[in-house]
Amino acid sequence: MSTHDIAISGLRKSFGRNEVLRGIDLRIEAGEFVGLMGPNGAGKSTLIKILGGVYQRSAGEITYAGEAVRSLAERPEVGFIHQDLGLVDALPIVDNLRLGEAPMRRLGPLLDRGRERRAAEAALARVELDRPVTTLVGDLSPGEKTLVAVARLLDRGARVLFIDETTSTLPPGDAQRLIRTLRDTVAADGATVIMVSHKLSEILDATKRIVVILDGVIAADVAAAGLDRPRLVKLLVAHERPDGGPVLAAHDRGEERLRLEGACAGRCGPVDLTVHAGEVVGLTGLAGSGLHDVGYLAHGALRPTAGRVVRAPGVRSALVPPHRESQGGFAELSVQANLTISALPSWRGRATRLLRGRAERSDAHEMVGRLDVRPGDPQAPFGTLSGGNKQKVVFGRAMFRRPDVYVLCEPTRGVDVQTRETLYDLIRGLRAEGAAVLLISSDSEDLFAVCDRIAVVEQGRLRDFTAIDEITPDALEAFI
Ligand SMILES: Nc1ncnc2c1ncn2[C@@H]1O[C@H](COP(=O)(O)OP(=O)(O)OP(=O)(O)O)[C@@H](O)[C@H]1O
Repeated sequence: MSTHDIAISGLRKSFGRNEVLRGIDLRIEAGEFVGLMGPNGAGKSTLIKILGGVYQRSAGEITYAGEAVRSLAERPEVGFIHQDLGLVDALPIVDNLRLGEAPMRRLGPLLDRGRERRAAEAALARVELDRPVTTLVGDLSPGEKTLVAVARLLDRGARVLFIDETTSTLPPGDAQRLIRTLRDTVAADGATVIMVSHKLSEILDATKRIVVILDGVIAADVAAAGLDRPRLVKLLVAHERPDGGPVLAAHDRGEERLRLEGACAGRCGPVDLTVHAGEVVGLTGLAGSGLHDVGYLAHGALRPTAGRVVRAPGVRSALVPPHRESQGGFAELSVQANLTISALPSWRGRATRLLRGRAERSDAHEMVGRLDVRPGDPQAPFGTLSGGNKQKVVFGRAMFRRPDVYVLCEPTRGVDVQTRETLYDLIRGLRAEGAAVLLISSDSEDLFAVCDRIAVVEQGRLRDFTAIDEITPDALEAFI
């Protein structure tokens, strides 16, 4: 056994009566690049959190280099990158790289800032991040921040990196850059990388081996070379779609529901835009382009500082915000409360001001089933759901408002392949029912699945709209 091999056997984890990991056996050898995949709630993050010492296992064994360990976090050569990167925006890169470490000194109390800077420059060069080390982390793009987090781990001697769904929040260019860096680290330095992602092409391109977890057990462990997209989908999806593919039925759009006229706010504007009933309008762009500010403006969460946002009287809108962890829900409240909280008057009795609790419960139950939220218990605390399941609940809350206008920001972020199709079907259904949908996504797959027309946001402004059947994914990528 090599010095950095990991062996996991019979690993189990229960939360109360919910057994989430049901006997995981896995061996990872030094120098491997492994993709860890599986549906929302399958147990991927739980596995990584146990390895990282965040949760305690209920049973099983973990060995590192042949030695039994409680968790891998006790080993300095193992590093973890979670979605929260643990960086401080207000500090420069050089200080973030030293966070939690004793400062470098010359003599006695004399600090050696020069040596710290040189060490930081070398750390950034390893991940090919060409930025002065004095740059504030808050001024970096999301992808650059992730590279700083990787540089920090490598600089501290990490030889094994666990990356938990970090790419799901990155725009495609940043995600590709991160993966290139990880691949080089594996190839040139013999490091080991275990990466969780729902993005099929990313995993197929980057990794050598794909491990699929379904319902808390390893359902497949295969060489990436022998797989293509359809075969991988088959491994990930328990039930195939009966109809075999998206169809956006042609129909006439209805009357105008939302109009932005020279509207400005935050980093966007002036923006001119209309969305009609029965239409899905898509916007995409790079991080920092002001993309999501257009969504906040359209929904009314940002007030226009110039221009105007026009909705016909009585037209209501609902927002799916882009960051579900910080903006999405109330961790301590139940799934039911998170679903119904924005639409409580719909369950108020006619004659009384009391809530009709039974109706609220049964509607919440139905929505949980419709969106396949797991566990399917409306009383479970929202905070205990897996990332993708939180996303489904946030989507369900918007649907309960029965709005005329939906503003959906990154609606498929972190959801598995099957849920992605469920959400696409729901959006197509909303369009067919006459809702006006503004879909804002850095994932071009969303745009091609459900949009009638799309535009690219660049430096806060929209480039011209294009009908979706007049553009190819490659042409769109070239635009962005
Ligand atoms: N702290 C907790 N308390 C109770 N249940 C939990 C807790 N953490 C996770 N779970 C449950 O464990 C199951 C697996 O969650 P986990 O986050 O590991 O899934 P995942 O495979 O990473 O999913 P996703 O792709 O959606 O992120 C889920 O049913 C979740 O509700």
